[in-house]
Amino acid sequence: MSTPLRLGIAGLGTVGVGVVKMVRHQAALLQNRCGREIAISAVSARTRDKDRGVNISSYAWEDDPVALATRDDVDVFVELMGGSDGPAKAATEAALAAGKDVVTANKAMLAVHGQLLAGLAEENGRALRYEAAVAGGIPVIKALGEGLAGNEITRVMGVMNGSCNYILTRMESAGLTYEEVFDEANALGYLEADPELDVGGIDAAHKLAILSALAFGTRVDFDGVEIEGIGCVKIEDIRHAADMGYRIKLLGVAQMTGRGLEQRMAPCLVPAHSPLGQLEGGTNMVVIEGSDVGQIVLRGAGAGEGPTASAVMGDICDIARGLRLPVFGQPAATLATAPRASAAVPAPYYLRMALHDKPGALAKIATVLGDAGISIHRMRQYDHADDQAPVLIVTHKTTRGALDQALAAMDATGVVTESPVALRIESV
Ligand SMILES: NC(=O)C1=CN([C@@H]2O[C@H](COP(=O)(O)OP(=O)(O)OC[C@H]3O[C@@H](n4cnc5c(N)ncnc54)[C@H](OP(=O)(O)O)[C@@H]3O)[C@@H](O)[C@H]2O)C=CC1
Ligand SMILES: N[C@@H](CCO)C(=O)O
Repeated sequence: MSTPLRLGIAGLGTVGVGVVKMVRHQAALLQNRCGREIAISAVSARTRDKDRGVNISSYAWEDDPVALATRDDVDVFVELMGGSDGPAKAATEAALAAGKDVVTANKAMLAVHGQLLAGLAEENGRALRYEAAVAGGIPVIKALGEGLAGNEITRVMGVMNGSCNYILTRMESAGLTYEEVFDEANALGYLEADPELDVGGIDAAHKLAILSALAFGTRVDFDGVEIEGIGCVKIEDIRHAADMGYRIKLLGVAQMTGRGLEQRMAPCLVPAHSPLGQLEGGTNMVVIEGSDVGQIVLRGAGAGEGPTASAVMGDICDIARGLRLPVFGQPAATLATAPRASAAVPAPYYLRMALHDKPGALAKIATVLGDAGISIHRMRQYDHADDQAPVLIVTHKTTRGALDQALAAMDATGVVTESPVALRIESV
């Protein structure tokens, strides 16, 4: 008879409790699919006496996650505490060094210490799995690392922070300002304890850095991600973008260019009719383009108890079945250090500005753009009651450098009444 696979779970919050519940209510299915029982030996969290809505009295308790990670009766350490450093990293390292397999949902830890931990897992011949770390319930790590392993990946992009997509789509549907929806999302508990991780684009950038490593065979380079959050997005931009056939998304894009690896996480305009443009609420979407497969689109819940626990359980099942894969798709030592692309590939841009409504104002803006080598594709001026004329311009493809040159020159014309807003339009 086969031996059970014994778990030690550190972290009994949203995800940890979801995993405990799944181990219980899917026990028979898991046993059939894995060919062995999945059992929980021990658990750990910050506070022992807390009602977690699930009975954990039959599991051993450890105050210290490192002690949990190295217990003799634990085969797989399941790290669900969070945080790039501290107990999560210490316990993960201890588990690998003690010969345990590790499953984690911790994108912050992998984005910062992915290379080190991958090396440690390999040295110890153990698995380090992290499906839940990117896009919650969407099996994107499996898709990239396994199903698409025969492809050269050309581009990975997506909406990978549900909270930001909720805020942006709610602003549009309810006609509310960023500040109003931010407060609402915070009150509903949709935002991380430090909301800047969500709205500042950092959480999504962690996820993008992990996907890049897997997609391009490079070392995880979180510091190489250009990050801009959604705080700059105004309700006017959402309305104007919609008027011109676009929607604004916090979009992550990673691609290998002739100039190096480009990784960007920033609010962008995407065509409203595209799959990304139609994404509503807290849902996530990852778009992968491969040499032979073409484009594939994965969509689903990026967070929450059930979807995230589902991804963690998928990893646990693979370990129970004996599947062993390199952490980032190839041996850690062979992951390349890609040069960072100094500038993003050219793209059209959306520009919103307010101009003094006087003769020659628009001509000055057109001249500034022309001088920077930027061609205007579409332009609109809206009706207005005061001296400030709202003007929208969509450019032909240009570089961010040329655009920055034009933006600086616009300030000097004396016709713009406030700093123009510039958002990239991504072809998806
Ligand atoms: N929530 C989600 O939808 C998703 C989460 N993730 C990731 O999953 C991980 C867990 O997230 P989530 O469940 O939401 O987090 P929670 O904040 O809900 O839970 C964190 C758990 O970790 C425990 N914990 C925190 N610090 C320590 C410590 N020093 N020692 C022992 N235990 C500790 C907490 O204990 P106590 O309960 O006693 O305070 C709590 O049980 C994170 O890495 C997160 O980024 C990934 C995808 C989606
Ligand atoms: N804060 C994250 C949770 C899942 O990683 C989000 O909103 O998508």
